[in-house]
Amino acid sequence: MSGQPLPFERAATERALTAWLPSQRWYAGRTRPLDHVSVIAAHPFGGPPGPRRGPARGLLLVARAHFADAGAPEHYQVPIGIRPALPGPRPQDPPPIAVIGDTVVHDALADHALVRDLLAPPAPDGAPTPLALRAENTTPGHRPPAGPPATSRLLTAEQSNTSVVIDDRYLLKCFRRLHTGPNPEVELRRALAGHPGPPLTPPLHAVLHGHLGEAPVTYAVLQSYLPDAVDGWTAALHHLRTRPGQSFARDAHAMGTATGAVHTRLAAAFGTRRPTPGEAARLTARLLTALEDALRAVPELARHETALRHAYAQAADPTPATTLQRVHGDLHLGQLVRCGRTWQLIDFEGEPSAPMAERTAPRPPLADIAGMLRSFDYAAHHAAWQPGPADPRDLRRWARDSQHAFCDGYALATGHDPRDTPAPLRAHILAKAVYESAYEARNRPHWLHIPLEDVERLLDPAAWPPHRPPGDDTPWN
Ligand SMILES: Nc1ncnc2c1ncn2[C@@H]1O[C@H](COP(=O)(O)OP(=O)(O)O)[C@@H](O)[C@H]1O
Ligand SMILES: O=P(O)(O)O[C@H]1O[C@H](CO)[C@@H](O[C@H]2O[C@H](CO)[C@@H](O)[C@H](O)[C@H]2O)[C@H](O)[C@H]1O
Repeated sequence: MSGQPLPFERAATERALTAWLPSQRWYAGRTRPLDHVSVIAAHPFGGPPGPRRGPARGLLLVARAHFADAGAPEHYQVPIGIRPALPGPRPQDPPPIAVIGDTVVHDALADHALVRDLLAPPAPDGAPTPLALRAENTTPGHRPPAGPPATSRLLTAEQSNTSVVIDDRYLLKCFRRLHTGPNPEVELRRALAGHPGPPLTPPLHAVLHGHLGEAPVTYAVLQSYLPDAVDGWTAALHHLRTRPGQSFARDAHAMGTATGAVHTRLAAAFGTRRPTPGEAARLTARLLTALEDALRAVPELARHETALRHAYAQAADPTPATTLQRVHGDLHLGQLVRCGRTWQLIDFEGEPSAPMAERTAPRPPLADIAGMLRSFDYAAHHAAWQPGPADPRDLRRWARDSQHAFCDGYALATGHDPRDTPAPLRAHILAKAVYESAYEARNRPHWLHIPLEDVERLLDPAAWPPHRPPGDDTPWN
């Protein structure tokens, strides 16, 4: 950073961020002992603060989280607004992050005037703006908006990042944790653009680049906002609530074909290859490292450790489904959105807690398939938990029916039926349930029972493979 004094109360802001960051849903350092947060870059944007009720001033902060475990620090994007602290706050004021002296610091992404300033095109005099909207790496034919946005609102869904709906037309997704190097969301979505059939993912209009030190970093992407989109998790829960006992197979089948089409396209764009013995060993080692991590977070898993290690040994068994290729990396019902009659995939960043090198490494497509099959179980479990007369056997049948329909759709799109390779499929499903156990223990402990009960059930030899009982036909036609 330059020797210029920062135009804000640096030490007080760093103390405030040290308290605030860990409570954010998108904060990834939850498993590590946070020591303190420092601000390593502060790019001003927007006008100077007004006299009394003037506009807030914006600062795009890059916050570095330092940990007491001596491991690598993490970096976060924190655009803030600084406004005068006034008696009697106005209802439209964004909620404060902190009050520092006679100023209030708030999240700039919740403040329309600041979102507009943040997205301002570079000034004609060449003065730098913190985030320059750039059209490179975007979907051909889709360009950034020409003028400043008229409206913006924060999406309130629980997220790993922060998204803002702009003019009800665009969705600005700001990556909170910053990683240097290529961003999989940009790489993969660009590869999926221009698909001749129905769209596989919403188009990208702009990518917002910056730097972390000398290294390039993607700060945000601007994509088409699909106003009527319903995500798969919401659709599944709604279906279970409003149409109990009825099949979800038509949607599950369409999700399978969409996933298969994405895999086919990614394979064409980035290639596929048989894992070498070294890569197969690394794949299994990766699952085992995740198991060790989960064992630290979820002591209840310890009694399954031997059985899990045994199952994982088959994760890389050579089959078409364990051929390596770029995949979504964290596929679940919430990562598909229904738009009209088609399903599109979103959020290609991979598992938020995994190192970036792992997220961008080729993996077996079974990893995504397992994520989806787990998600139908999640939805059924969640429904079992709600008040109402649902019979747990009907919910299990709903999940199984949806899982088969998803596999049928996937097989139709790719020619590969994941059920033909039950041992590696089971290994990936178990690995996902173990990952989920750690995720829930850290983020939503009251949900931990969902993946834990499934680990237990899936390890029961009688439960695998999950055959469709006679007469249990899938009526999606
Ligand atoms: N293009 C879009 N149009 C409409 N809604 C979207 C779009 N992309 C994402 N969403 C909604 O925003 C939520 C979060 O998006 P996602 O990309 O998964 O963010 P995160 O990385 O923060 O988890 C999704 O669950 C979905 O409901
Ligand atoms: O969407 P993210 O990339 O942030 O993914 C993380 O959070 C998900 C929850 O929001 C989590 O998904 C798990 O819960 C879902 C229901 O909320 C369920 O549909 C998924 O099957 C289940 O894995 C995901 O694992 C995590 O990486």
